[in-house]
Amino acid sequence: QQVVVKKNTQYNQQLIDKLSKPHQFWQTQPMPNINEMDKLQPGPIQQGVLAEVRKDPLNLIDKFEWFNVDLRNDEQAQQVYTLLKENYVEDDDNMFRFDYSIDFLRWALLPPGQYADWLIGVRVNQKLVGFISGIPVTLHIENEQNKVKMTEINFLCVHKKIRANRLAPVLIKEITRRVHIKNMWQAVYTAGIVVPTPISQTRYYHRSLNAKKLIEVGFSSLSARQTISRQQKLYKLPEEPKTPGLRPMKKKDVAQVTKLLNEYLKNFKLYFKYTEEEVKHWFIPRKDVISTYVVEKEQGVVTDFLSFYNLPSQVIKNPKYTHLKAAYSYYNVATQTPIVQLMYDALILAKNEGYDVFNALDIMDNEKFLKELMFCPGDGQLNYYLYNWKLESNMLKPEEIGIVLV
Ligand SMILES: CNCCCN(C)c1ncc(F)c(N2CC(C(=O)NCc3cnc4ccccn34)C2)n1
Repeated sequence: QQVVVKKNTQYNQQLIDKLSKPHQFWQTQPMPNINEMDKLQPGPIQQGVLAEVRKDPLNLIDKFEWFNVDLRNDEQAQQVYTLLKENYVEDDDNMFRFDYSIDFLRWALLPPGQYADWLIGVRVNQKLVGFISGIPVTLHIENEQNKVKMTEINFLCVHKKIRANRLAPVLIKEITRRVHIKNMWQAVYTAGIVVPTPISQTRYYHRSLNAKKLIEVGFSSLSARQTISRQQKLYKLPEEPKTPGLRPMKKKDVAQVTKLLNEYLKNFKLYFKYTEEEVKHWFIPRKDVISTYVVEKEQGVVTDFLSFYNLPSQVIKNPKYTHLKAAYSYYNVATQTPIVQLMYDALILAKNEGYDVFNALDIMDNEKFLKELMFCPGDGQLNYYLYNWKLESNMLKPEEIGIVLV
């Protein structure tokens, strides 16, 4: 009885702390808060000093230990896969949970220039219970001058059974330390939740490809006047794409795709500049991970390309389906083909690859095709964050965002 009481009071105290001092951790971080907005100069908020960076890892509660994950090792990749599959992001109604595959994680987390100690695990007697990842990027912020080497943070995950141990802030502090050691002082990340202080709030849109299944898994719902067969007719797509010369991207296209992409991304206030090696990594098709198609005109000239990545969701409780197959719009550049036609072909290609839904954020030029191609706004909001950087403008509009985080 005594133990139960103690546990409850401890838990209640944590709850009181949480509610009384929201974002207790984030108030300690270099993120502009509301009233500082107008005072801070654009650029780094805190000047980092390399000599002052702690050289040893942060302390962990006993029995917990740090562990650098080698994703090339099948066993370790399997451990990260299982931790995420069972404990990563769910929708608000706990009906779906992301199921990032091992091949996808290797694509997302082993780009050119990756550091061995930026894939951080926490283990308790050999079992992985926590994870956070960083990859090196050079982010262009608001104008050509600001080319900032930094880290892109993703996949922060703590096992459901050990939440409320305040492990997440320790994971964030530890990866921050390891990034500082590399003399980098900024980070970019996204989250479905709002913590201090988003630089942009974007929205997910969904285009039904398999209307019947989306209704059966509870992703979509029917209003009074709608029927399943009406929905199927409404969202029906042609068998084949329309654009002549549309074909899967190959290695020989890398140089032209790199030029098209870098030229296009200059239109935005937040974007990466890609080397050919990076385009090879991020865009060459990988089965069940990334699909990229180019439009090749006469004499092998590539004028447009489209790309989408594969992120299935586990359907947590459904008698008929275990997964929702979702394609997510990645980067699309239309210089000669109308963007609506290019993306209509993307829907057809995704449908033919077996996807149930095609998701896109309202960033870049996506607004130009979302309505016309019958995307519906989702309940999911994705907030973009910049760590230790004050923008010139307080917030960026979604259409000013030129980066997609997977
Ligand atoms: C850096 N990573 C961003 C990409 C995916 N991230 C983490 C994400 N963050 C918040 C969201 F709102 C979200 N949405 C995709 C939309 C959607 O499809 N919502 C229904 C649904 C189906 N399956 C799931 C699984 C989890 C959450 C919602 N789900 C909303 N995606």
